[in-house]
Amino acid sequence: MFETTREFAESLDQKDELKAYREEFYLNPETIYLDGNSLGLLSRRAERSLNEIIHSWKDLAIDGWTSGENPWFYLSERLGELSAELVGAKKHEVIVTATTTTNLHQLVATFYKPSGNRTKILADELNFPSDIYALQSQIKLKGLDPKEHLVQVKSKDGRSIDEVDIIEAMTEEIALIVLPTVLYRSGQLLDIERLTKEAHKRGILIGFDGCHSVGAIPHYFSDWGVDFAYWCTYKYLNSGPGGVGSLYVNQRHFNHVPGLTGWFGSNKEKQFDMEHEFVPADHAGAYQIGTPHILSSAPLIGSLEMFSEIGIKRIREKSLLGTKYLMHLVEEELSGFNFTIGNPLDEERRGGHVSLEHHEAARICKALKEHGVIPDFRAPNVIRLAPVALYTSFVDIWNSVQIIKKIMQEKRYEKFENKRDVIA
Ligand SMILES: Cc1ncc(COP(=O)(O)O)c(C=O)c1O
Ligand SMILES: Nc1c(O)cccc1C(=O)C[C@H](N)C(=O)O
Repeated sequence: MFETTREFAESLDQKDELKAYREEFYLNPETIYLDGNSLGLLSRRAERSLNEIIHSWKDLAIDGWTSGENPWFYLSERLGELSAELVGAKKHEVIVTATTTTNLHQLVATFYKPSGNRTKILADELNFPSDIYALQSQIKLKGLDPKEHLVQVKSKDGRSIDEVDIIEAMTEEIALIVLPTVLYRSGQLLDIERLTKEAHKRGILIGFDGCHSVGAIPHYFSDWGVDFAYWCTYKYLNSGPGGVGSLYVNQRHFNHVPGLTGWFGSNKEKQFDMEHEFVPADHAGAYQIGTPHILSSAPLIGSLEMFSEIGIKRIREKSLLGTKYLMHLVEEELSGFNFTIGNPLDEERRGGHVSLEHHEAARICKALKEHGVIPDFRAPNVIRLAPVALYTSFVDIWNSVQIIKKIMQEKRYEKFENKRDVIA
């Protein structure tokens, strides 16, 4: 069991098998960074691979597409292969391309085929807004009204979605289901396998937004039979601001022509034939549209090396220990300050971050930043704190809780307005 002393935190750090990886990252010695669930930190390896790509541009110019250590023409496929293990997919089922929101548009444009009675998309009311906007616009593009054709499963407590409610909503009118793996605010991890099985029993296709789980949690998309998934790489995978997105399509769907076609989805042998008849790649690469964003893909080359060295299971183990330890300290040290832990406590249902609720959350976040702890705030009342396996130490977690305690005891948040800044 945990103890509340600093020495105990130090002993956890000593035993930590991943502690050497902290040295791989650029950490600001003045701050404790707990916002890797929003934007991951820069690693030396990501910086190196970005520099290498810049050099390939400098040295090779147009020839960089086909020569050098990482020919740009094949980079998206190569990164897809390198990320496949993180999501439990076959190598050719993943492509690293575009952004989360555009990948969702692409996948819904491909897999949403309203016909007969089955005309609706099932989502939930707590998903990230960009996903909901994309679903609404895809429904409109089919000439339908999102008010009627987008069904959003309700949350009973404003934090989590009950799988039973989702399954009940899988009616004969549902053509497609799109859900998050982990909810961005509360950190609830949905039962992806169970939901996929239930959807398929009813003849419904199902896809997942993995932004808040990929790089923190193992997935088995292929074995579970998930139809498609999409995620970003700038959170737990540390690819940098605006880093490239990724998608997975189960190989049984490789016969579909993507809803949104462009020449980078072509069979690579054919692409430069410049014919007007589109010949798609016979793998997830078909879902690419235009020229890949090489500079915002490059950091992933170095970053993913660390994930394959360590393996996602060990990353999950440390992440679970970090969130468990953090929750323990919150309970022991912050009782009496009106905090509520909003994320599920159960390991099977908990993502990579802790969701601390408080009616003064916005200004507590501001005070934390002033005292060198970087969390983020999500309206209306959530402070998200992510101990990231690769670079957050147990002493960081201990120090953060001590700083929160001081801010609460001395009411240091009172000088701020309880309103978010532009982003958090
Ligand atoms: C769950 C989720 N979906 C979608 C997005 C939007 O991603 P992007 O802006 O990269 O398209 C984000 C993050 O911004 C997110 O957290
Ligand atoms: N994508 C972001 C951005 O462009 C600016 C600031 C934050 C973000 C984020 O990723 C936010 C994040 N998806 C969230 O869970 O709130």
